[in-house]
Amino acid sequence: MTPAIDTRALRKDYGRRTAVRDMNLTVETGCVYGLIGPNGAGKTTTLRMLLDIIRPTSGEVRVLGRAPRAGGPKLRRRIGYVPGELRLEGRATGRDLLRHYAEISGPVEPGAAEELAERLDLDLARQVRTLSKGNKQKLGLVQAFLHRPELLVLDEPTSGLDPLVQREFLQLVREAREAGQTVLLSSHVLSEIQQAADRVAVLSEGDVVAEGSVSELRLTAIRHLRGRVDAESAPGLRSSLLALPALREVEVAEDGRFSGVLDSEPNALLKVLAGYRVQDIVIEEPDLEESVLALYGQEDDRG
Ligand SMILES: Nc1ncnc2c1ncn2[C@@H]1O[C@H](COP(=O)(O)OP(=O)(O)OP(=O)(O)O)[C@@H](O)[C@H]1O
Repeated sequence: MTPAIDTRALRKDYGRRTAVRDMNLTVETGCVYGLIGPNGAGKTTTLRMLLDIIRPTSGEVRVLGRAPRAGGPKLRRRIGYVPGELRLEGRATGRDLLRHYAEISGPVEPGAAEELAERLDLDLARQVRTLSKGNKQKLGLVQAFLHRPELLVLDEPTSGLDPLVQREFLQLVREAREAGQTVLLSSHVLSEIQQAADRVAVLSEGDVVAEGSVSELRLTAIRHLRGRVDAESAPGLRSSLLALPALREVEVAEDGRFSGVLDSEPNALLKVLAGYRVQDIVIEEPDLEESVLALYGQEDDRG
């Protein structure tokens, strides 16, 4: 089967700055694919090239089997797109705007706009210029999903959405996959990609530094740990924690507060902690930048 997206040595230079460097990316049809990376990594630039909003400096792109430039409006109709920064102005209501989109990209099932809006808790009767950032984002999502496109390209789709709406969005993504649609989404939030995506490419400064299935990449490898045991336990805990090979930067204060950086799953650590009176413990989601750097480190070790 032709991949939904295929790029070969895709590159975009802005003057002397390279935003995307010779990217080879294949997104198979029917998969949810995450592009993840810190700000400025090249995610938006990549997505814009796929949609023919900007032209690559060099390399090749195929989207749904076509070159975006040659595909024109016919190809565009097969794609739902949410840009990172959605500018919506004017007196039109959300409903007016969606009607307009539906005419361009249709056909749209009757009631589809209302159903999506309700799921995302969006009021379609309001003028778009009066909508908050989050509500504009919701309208962008409704617009992209409305005509059930074969491919959804979503740039930071959950920015500005509250957690409940984010959850509903993730559900929409799952349903899209079940319906055979392909989804490419970018994010700088690791947990979102982990919940939504089958595969992921990690971008850093225009390079794909890692690519694979979400479980393969073990992106959660780094976790920050902090907590507190009673003060009498502090010396014993210190030696137990120092003996754990997967725990770095161990610090245990005299009052029983402790912290460290965990490089693997927390099982061994939890076994150790079970022997103490733990008053408090927090294991934090890894920082994306740190995870990317860790991946870089692994690459270096191999090379
Ligand atoms: N029109 C432009 N002119 C010059 N440089 C640009 C332009 N657009 C993007 N860049 C640069 O290209 C690099 C990649 O930007 P891009 O917006 O693709 O990153 P991103 O991963 O989407 O990050 P963000 O989440 O901050 O948008 C950045 O260094 C950015 O400053």
